[in-house]
Amino acid sequence: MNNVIEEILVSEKQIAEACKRLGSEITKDYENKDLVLVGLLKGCIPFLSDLAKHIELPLEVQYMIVSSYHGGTASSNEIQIKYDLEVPIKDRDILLVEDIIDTGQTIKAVKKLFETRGAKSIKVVSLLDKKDNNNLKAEYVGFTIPNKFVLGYGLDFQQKYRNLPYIGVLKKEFYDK
Ligand SMILES: O=P(O)(O)OC[C@H]1O[C@H](OP(=O)(O)OP(=O)(O)O)[C@H](O)[C@@H]1O
Ligand SMILES: Nc1nc2[nH]cnc2c(=O)[nH]1
Repeated sequence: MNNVIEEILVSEKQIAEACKRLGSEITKDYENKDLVLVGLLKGCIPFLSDLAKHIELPLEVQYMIVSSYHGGTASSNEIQIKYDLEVPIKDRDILLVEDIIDTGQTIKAVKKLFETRGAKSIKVVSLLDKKDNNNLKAEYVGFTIPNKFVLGYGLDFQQKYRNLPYIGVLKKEFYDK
């Protein structure tokens, strides 16, 4: 299974602690608000599932599948929506749930889209943040990590390994494969 892993960057135990900590912060901050967790598929699944158990509020869960245009049009913050929310979000309190913020393009584009849809508030919770790669300020972050390709706990390498219970760093020999 893990012959592609160089090292474990974030252990199962550390992830569980982060979900508990972030869940309790979010519970405090969103009391009496109309909280909608919006998970960006597919990477968000394990994190959203574990985090939501620690948010002691009557929240709603929605999902989206988007792909951001990296490269040439990056500065335009555009995204292609492959699967959209089932409900309007006007006047609702949106918390975007991400597994990782890398360049920040995906989150920036989704935030911009949700602003045009009239959300009351839009905040971000991400398990991981490659801080050196973006100028985004997510409100809730589990771990700031170095600029390395990571996998596990929702994050894939060539669509596999999302089921690993920890976050690992991909071995260098696989980088260009
Ligand atoms: O900050 P950025 O540079 O935009 O990168 C982060 C995005 O990339 C990954 O998704 P991906 O498009 O690989 O889809 P997946 O969740 O289905 O793996 C990750 O889940 C984030 O959504
Ligand atoms: N699996 C994976 N997906 C990403 N998307 C952006 N950065 C990463 C990363 O480090 N690993």
